[in-house]
Amino acid sequence: MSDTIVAIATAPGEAGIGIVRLSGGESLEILDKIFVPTRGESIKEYKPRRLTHGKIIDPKTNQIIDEVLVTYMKAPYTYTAEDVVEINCHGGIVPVRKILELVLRCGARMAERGEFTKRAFLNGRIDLAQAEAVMDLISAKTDKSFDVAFGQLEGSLSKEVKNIRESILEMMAHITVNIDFPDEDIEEITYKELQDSANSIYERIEGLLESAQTGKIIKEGLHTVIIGKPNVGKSSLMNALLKESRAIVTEVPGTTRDIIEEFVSIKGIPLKIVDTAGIRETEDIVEKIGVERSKEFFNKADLVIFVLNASEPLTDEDKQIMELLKNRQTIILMNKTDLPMVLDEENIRKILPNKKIIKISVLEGKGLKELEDTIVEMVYGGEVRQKEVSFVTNVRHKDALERAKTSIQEGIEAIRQGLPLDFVEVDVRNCWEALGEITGDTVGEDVIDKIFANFCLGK
Ligand SMILES: Nc1nc2c(c(=O)[nH]1)N(C=O)[C@@H](CNc1ccc(C(=O)N[C@@H](CCC(=O)O)C(=O)O)cc1)CN2
Repeated sequence: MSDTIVAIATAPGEAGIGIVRLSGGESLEILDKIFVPTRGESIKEYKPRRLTHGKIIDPKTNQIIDEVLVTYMKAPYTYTAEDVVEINCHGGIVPVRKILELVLRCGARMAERGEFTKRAFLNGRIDLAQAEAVMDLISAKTDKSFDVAFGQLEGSLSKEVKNIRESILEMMAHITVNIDFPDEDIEEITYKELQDSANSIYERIEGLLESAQTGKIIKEGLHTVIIGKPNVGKSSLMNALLKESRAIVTEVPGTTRDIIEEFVSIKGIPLKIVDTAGIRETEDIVEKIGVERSKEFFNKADLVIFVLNASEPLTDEDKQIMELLKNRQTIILMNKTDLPMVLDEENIRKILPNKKIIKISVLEGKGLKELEDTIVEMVYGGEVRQKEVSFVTNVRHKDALERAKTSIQEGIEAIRQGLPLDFVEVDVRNCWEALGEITGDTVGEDVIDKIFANFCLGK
């Protein structure tokens, strides 16, 4: 039996309530040493999943630590599938820390990062993709990324991966039977049938991989850069977007002061916007792009929003910037349409044909909706695909899918060349194993440890 672990499950600080959570076979025993119930029930009478009122008392000094409510959850129907005890104490760092120390003194061990969820996985309550979804849930910044993570926690991705693996298993069984009993009167699998199965498996893997790009955007945000010469309204645009979406402002470690990076949510799609207006306006913008960091941001951007002043003709500076945008995913904004229009759309098209051009007035709030719709359209490729698609949001999953795809491609090639079935079998098995890494069926302990090491404490 594994040892009993403990951690603070709630955020530190001035919260109303704090939770200290224990998991493992000795949880109830440890609780019994430090908890005195108000009604005097014995430990055997704590009804699972019912709150019991009482006090935490230091058994050594008899000092009262806090007034609490405790819950006992009986294995195996708990978060970790082990006995779990939760102590709800007053929030604030003092009671929580004192109770934690007491529990440690009474025989529990400090939980490692993600160890509760790791135990849920090791005890078979959830698979690895579901465990990883727990982490994504906690770090989700928009409704959409939460929804996708929640879907994965509920098993949306796992189910599809399991189904594909089942089809592969059937294919492997057919192959094996034909290798082992080639002469017997068993349904002879033709290479044509194999080809069909392998193709269908390939397409389903490809389908998951296609969702990975959207998945990445939903999880990490669409890297967006707002660019344009000084005074075209970049900062106002940024502010307008921020206001609409009640942005989550994040501190980005390592970014220099003159680059502002913020999260806004456009219909659930997180946009990680870099406002180049933060770059001192006195300096030449094109030259500034040459500067290491801004160049890095610009090159990394999935989307460039290029702002022009519609009340004046194109300037050389505009044209210089436009040269940089030729091969980039770009939305062109003709801003300040509240003023008399001077800029000719045709002149923009001469330099940048085939880019989406939107007329807006940030001042009057006009055109912002069209901008948002355009961004949504670009991300979802026209049709807003909703929950039925399980987005692949995790780099590890994507990597496993890539390898599964390569293996099945090799299998298809082996079939095409009419190679012996043993060869095909190896490729198909490799594919099956790569997919198993997603659900955790075919991963080693080192990979598992690495995954949970990225979790937060107490989860
Ligand atoms: N107090 C508290 N709140 C919490 C959690 C927790 O651990 N403690 N959670 C976690 O961080 C989340 C809830 N997630 C949970 C998931 C599964 C089980 C659980 O006991 N599952 C069992 C029993 C299901 C049943 O039969 O009722 C199971 O799946 O076998 C508990 C919590 C969010 N809120």
